[in-house]
Amino acid sequence: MTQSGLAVFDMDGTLLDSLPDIADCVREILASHGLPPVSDAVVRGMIGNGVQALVETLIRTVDPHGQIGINPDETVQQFLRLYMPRATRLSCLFPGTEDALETLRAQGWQLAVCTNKPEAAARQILDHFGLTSLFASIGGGDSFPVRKPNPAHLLGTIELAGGHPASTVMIGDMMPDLLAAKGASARSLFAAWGYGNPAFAKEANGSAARMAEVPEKAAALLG
Ligand SMILES: O=C(O)COP(=O)(O)O
Ligand SMILES: [Mg+2]
Repeated sequence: MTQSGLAVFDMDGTLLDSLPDIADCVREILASHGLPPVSDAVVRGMIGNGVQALVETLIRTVDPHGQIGINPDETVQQFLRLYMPRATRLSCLFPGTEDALETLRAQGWQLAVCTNKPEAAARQILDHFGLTSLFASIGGGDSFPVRKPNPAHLLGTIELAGGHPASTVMIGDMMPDLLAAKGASARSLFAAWGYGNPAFAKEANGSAARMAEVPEKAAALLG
């Protein structure tokens, strides 16, 4: 069946397994304060709300009483300085991503990315994997005045892609993705392979265990 829908993908934990690079940057930040490292598992749950939120959560975790006095704004800058040149050193696409994107395009879907990462980082990563030209729009966490879970981030990304919320499926692994979809009156598909909690699935219109399931499950959501 030919589709005229728009499939909007979240990036971290949905298209890209970015955890190893993000966790290494977090550990470098901790080391710079003389703090012990945290595991990847600890960092995993901090990804999906943007760099600012990651830094705030990190500070709450390692310095809950503010005794070390880690400055959030400086730490955001430090994170970006560390992360930008190495965003694809260890990170890779989740299995089946390229095939699923090609299948969706062949079925007539338009594709977009709506991520809380800075747009420059998102573009650099998509360029690295040779995927940029597949996407009609790329909405980063700094592309609009607001970001997910605010639906205006998703609505702006949809508009740039020439799509319509009623024929859009947002595919994402975290609550901001599912809440943005709900607020934008778009459909949502929970990316169960990502960094989220399986319980998030009940906030979505559907759930996919693997990227390879996305074309069929997304089509089913638009009927
Ligand atoms: O938390 C981030 O920086 C990005 O997360 P997202 O790509 O899952 O929106
Ligand atoms: Mg995500």
